[in-house]
Amino acid sequence: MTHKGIAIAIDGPAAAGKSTVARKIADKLNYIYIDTGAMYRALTLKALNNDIDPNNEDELYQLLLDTTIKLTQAEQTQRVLLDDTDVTEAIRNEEVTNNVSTVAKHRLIREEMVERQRQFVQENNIVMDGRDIGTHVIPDADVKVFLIASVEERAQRRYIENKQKGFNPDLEKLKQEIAERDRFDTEREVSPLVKAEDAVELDTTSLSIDEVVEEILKIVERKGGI
Ligand SMILES: Nc1ncnc2c1ncn2[C@@H]1O[C@H](COP(=O)(O)OP(=O)(O)OP(=O)(O)O)[C@@H](O)[C@H]1O
Ligand SMILES: Nc1ccn([C@@H]2O[C@H](COP(=O)(O)O)[C@@H](O)[C@H]2O)c(=O)n1
Repeated sequence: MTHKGIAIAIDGPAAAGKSTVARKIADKLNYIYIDTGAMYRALTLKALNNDIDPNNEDELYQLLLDTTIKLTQAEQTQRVLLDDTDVTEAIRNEEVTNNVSTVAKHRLIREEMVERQRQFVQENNIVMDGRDIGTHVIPDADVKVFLIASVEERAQRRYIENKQKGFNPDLEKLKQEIAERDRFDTEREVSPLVKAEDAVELDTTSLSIDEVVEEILKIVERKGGI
């Protein structure tokens, strides 16, 4: 048993809405929310800042052993602290996004990250999102959801988000980047992105955020009204 409390695992491809809905569900149920992608992103940022090649597994592993990554909850947001420096915004930059899947492909990195993620699970009622939560991190999660949406819809959502942040996004480029990251995450050898056999797949292409949250809460209720 990986957990004592209640665990909800949300997996799926890039920009499917995992973190948005996971955070809302955690708020509604008063659970802890953990964004595991932020942990891989934080390590990637540190590696890039230290000129470590994202393909160099041994150097990355040594770096990770010497790194603390904390996820703190503030109202409606999660702050990411890398060695006690707030990197919440920095880990979303393009360079990190384009290198994170390379960092995340290494076995040693994944084993250490999964161990850290399971410590959160041990101690709390939790909603955790990522790529391998239902398959590897919490294989005995109480509820498993696999969120999908068409690549066009996901690119469009990121486009709107980036516009709102004041950037000048290129829709076609976003679409290519999302598709490329999915391909990389799906084809890697170690715990690839795949739906857990016992996960409920939810296509969100034509659903609003609130509709997705509602659907997941219904799944939670069906599993025993947690
Ligand atoms: N059902 C929805 N309808 C419309 N927009 C949505 C929906 N779900 C999420 N979004 C928006 O899509 C964008 C991507 O969502 P989010 O960051 O939660 O995805 P993610 O799956 O966590 O992505 P990543 O894996 O890249 O971290 C956000 O701007 C979010 O507000
Ligand atoms: N459990 C996870 C979570 C993330 N990854 C890798 O990190 C990348 C960034 O994740 P986001 O959710 O922040 O977009 C993702 O593309 C994966 O390469 C992972 O491997 N396992």
